[in-house]
Amino acid sequence: MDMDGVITQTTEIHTEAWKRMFDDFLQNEYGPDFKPLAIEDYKEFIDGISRFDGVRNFLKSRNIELPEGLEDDDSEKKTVYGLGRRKNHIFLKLLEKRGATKYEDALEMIDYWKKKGMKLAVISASRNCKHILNSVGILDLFDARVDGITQKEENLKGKPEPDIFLRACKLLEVSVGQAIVIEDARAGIRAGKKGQFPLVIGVDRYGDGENLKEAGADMVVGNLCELKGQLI
Ligand SMILES: O=P(O)(O)OC[C@H]1O[C@@H](O)[C@H](O)[C@@H](O)[C@@H]1O
Repeated sequence: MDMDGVITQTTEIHTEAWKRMFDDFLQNEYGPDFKPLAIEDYKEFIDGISRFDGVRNFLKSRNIELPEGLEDDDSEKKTVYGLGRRKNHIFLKLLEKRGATKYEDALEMIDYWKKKGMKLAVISASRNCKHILNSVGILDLFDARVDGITQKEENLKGKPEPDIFLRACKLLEVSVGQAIVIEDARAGIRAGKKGQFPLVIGVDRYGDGENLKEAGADMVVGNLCELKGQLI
């Protein structure tokens, strides 16, 4: 299961942080007539994708070339890493102010599936995954976690590649053929399909259902409780 937008209500905070960072950057570059980051830009180029790939994807979509810079570039640097850090500063401030909340349907279904004997892994592109799960008190709920930190440490390819999901299967000691992917981001659905998971479920919290289907989702639900009695 993906975290942001499936288990925790953190998509809004990510979206706002990305928009503030990129709109500010674009305005500085192009002046008041700049074309702001739209929700479609977020969904297609950033959602579910690791922080620095998100920067790269969006810049590429606007034909903007910036130097990569260095991983420890500070947020003032006009580099891929600098912009990524800028966004993370804004994100952490917003998170501290508003706090993360859980989706109750996700919690209900996690409990339901666990009682049925299913193994559950939380997967996320986010390097803030552990911090967020901890802040809402559900860090220990899962049998495995593969997140943005794991991705960096183990040099895994990010979504839309399936590496994160495949790593989760290894940790859970299940084969791909026995596993189900639950995702709300187009990139996550694409990763599930690429990894040949037999069932890739899209979670449509914000009216992106058609696009999730187009990305390859086998089914789309608006509320995870719709899955009660369906998978096992
Ligand atoms: O910057 P972080 O916390 O490592 O998160 C990386 C990405 O994590 C994904 O889960 C979000 O959908 C993206 O918006 C975010 O950019």
